[in-house]
Amino acid sequence: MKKKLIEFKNVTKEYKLGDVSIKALDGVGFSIYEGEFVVILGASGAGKSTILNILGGMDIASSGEVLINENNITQYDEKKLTTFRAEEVGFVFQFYNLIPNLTALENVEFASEVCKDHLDAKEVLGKVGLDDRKNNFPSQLSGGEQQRVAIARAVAKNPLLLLCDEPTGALDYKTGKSVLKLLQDLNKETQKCIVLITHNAAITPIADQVIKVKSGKIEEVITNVETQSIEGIEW
Ligand SMILES: Nc1ncnc2c1ncn2[C@@H]1O[C@H](COP(=O)(O)OP(=O)(O)OP(=O)(O)O)[C@@H](O)[C@H]1O
Repeated sequence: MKKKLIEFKNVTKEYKLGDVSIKALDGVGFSIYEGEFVVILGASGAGKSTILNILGGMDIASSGEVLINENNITQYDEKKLTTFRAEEVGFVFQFYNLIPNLTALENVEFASEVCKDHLDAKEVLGKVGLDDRKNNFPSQLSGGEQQRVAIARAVAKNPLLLLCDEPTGALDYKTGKSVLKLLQDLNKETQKCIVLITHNAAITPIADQVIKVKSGKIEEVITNVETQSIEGIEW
């Protein structure tokens, strides 16, 4: 039996804009297990980023419970939440958010060395295929390479989970596919839980679980008994 790592219980998120309130999430519930590769799928505005931001402690649910290893993070104060974000979560965004005046290696070191169980930055850069580019600045790297640095930066923290918000959104087809392959390989090799947001329904066979979101609600959760390698999928 796989251990439950994450549980959303009846989570709502409401944004108040003057007199108007927007329900970004409306009674969302799902569970994620250790080692899983999870895809969150949905149209624009469905609530995908809101789920990921709450999961990563970047935003707080309006009601409901968010359990990570049985700890309810909705009860955390700002200090505990900051530690949770820093130590337990690796984020990968569509735009890589690297620090321009630091080299690839320095970007990875800067983010990870404050974490207590961090991995060796050089080794992780090697793992993402950038051994020979570690002394380059972000502007000297292609989009795909910059995203590899961002992935290395997240992985080197040795976090509990890796959260990826449209990580291939700014990349061409081939480069995007190689970034997905890297994430899939890292998941298989390290058994680190990955939660990835996408618009692209074609890639769902790579996931252990697919959480479909529609208008702030869970539309469907699909469990794939067998997953496919991204290399065999075309779109
Ligand atoms: N800070 C905010 N203030 C007000 N409304 C917000 C805020 N953040 C998100 N929303 C609203 O909440 C809903 C869900 O947004 P969210 O960003 O989670 O969607 P998404 O599925 O990630 O969309 P996309 O694929 O376009 O990024 C949308 O209607 C959005 O306009």
